[in-house]
Amino acid sequence: MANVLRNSAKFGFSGVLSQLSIHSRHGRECVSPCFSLQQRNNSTSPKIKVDLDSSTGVAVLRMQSPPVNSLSLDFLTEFCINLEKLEMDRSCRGLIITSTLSKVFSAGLDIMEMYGKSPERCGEFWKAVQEMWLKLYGSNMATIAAINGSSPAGGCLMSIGCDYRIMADNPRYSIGLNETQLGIVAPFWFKDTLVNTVGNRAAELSLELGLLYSAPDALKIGLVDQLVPEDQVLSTAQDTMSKWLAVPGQNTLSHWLYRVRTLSLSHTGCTGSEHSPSHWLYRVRTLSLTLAVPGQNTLSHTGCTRSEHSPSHWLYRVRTLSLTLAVPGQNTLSHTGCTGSEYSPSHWLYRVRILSLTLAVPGQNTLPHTGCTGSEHSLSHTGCTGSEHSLSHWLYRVRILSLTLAVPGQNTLPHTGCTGSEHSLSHTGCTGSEHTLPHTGCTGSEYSLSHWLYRVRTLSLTLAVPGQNTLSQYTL
Ligand SMILES: CC/C=C\C/C=C\C/C=C\CC/C=C/CC(=O)SCCNC(=O)CCNC(=O)[C@H](O)C(C)(C)COP(=O)(O)OP(=O)(O)OC[C@H]1O[C@@H](n2cnc3c(N)ncnc32)[C@H](O)[C@@H]1OP(=O)(O)O
Repeated sequence: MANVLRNSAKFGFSGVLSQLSIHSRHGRECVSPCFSLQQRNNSTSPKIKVDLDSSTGVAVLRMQSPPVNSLSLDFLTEFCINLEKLEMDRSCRGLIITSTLSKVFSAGLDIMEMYGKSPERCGEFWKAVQEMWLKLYGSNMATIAAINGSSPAGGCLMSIGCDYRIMADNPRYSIGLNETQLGIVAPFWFKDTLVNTVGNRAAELSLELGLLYSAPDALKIGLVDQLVPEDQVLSTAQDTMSKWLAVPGQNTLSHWLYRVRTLSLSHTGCTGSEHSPSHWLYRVRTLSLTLAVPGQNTLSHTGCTRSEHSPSHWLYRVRTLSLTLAVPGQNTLSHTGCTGSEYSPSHWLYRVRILSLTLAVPGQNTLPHTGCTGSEHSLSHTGCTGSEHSLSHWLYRVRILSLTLAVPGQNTLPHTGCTGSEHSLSHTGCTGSEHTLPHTGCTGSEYSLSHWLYRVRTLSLTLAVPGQNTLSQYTL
């Protein structure tokens, strides 16, 4: 198995998968190594242990699945069940996640879950991975990762899903989203979470190169928040947690308003197990727009049922406000916190969005294009053809175009509003008939995953196609 992991870098992950699915490393039918691993995964001993201190309201969740706390379906299921229980328990306000194993926090996704499995099983597994992230990143509890060992890939995701990270100051331990080094892809929500943690540039470098950081380097880029001697990781986490819980209104304002940006989009409206990524992420986008309608932000819109979820209510309205403020000459508060019936939500909402895009064109932000008031301003004008729409026209169309292109199997020119020969490279990177998915500018062998996936932001939208986002579709 160790060889398998090492070889994955050499052959690329898919190569490894196909090798594994048929043969062992010696070229024979894969029987014993798989079997032994299977046995390990099927172990009935609990993979998670939770201790809730009712006097402090802090739970410590210990991962105890040897040899490396890999995130198998069983592990993830148990993890999620425990998380859900704690979430429902109002006496629990803080959660610390740590490992009972020496040297390893979590090795990330269980690689053996990702080959030779039925599509149904893959779907189930992948859904569990997402659930873990959604539940953790969207938790109402303050969360701290007490990282007392290496934490690559999915282990890193779990860590950055928490509000705060304390890592053992041990030079042998590393952390990072190293998927690229394995020839696989860190999904865009891994990326988003990383970006939200370390910022754009560090995330780009990190993902493109598949970097694993030593503890001091992780601290330097902000991937972890604090290094402490190994034997103090848990106690420091407990001390730190008490500070988090001392913040007035914790689990409401500061936790929600200042942290969960990406997730807040994705979480609204979720009610259950149907959390398929595309479905939710896509709907969330739409939903969050809807939520931004002034005067209509009621809790029930967000899918939140707890009364403390008022911050999200404000969050959305604030977002609207900032969009609206981007309209030159029209920035009056009355536009945004508006209550009058003349403010029909869709009218403002859509115009504002479009407007803010248009405004992104240097030197061409004139009101006629943007703050236009005529009835012609319906959504359909985004494919506008008038010659006055020069640069802004293109920029805008390009954005639409790139969105459209992100729809697998649906990337035809008519969708983009383009009419023909003007499809030059400058628009999208596409040059013509190669308008297929790998085509968001790619023409061939340079289509290396990390290069495209992590730099071409638009491309990540590909995954947001409703009903079409199964990882297996792309990667298996
Ligand atoms: C199915 C879903 C549908 C589609 C998905 C398809 C494709 C996927 C597409 C996208 C997914 C992208 C997301 C990926 C996120 C991930 O998390 S991928 C996992 C990446 N993980 C790693 O790279 C970690 C690799 N492991 C290590 O670096 C080291 O093991 C570690 C530093 C954690 C510990 O080192 P050490 O203490 O020296 O232990 P060993 O290396 O000797 O390992 C001990 C045994 O554990 C086995 N093992 C290690 N990692 C994993 C793992 N992730 N899954 C399963 N098993 C693992 C290792 O092989 C050893 O076993 P052995 O004793 O040889 O039997």
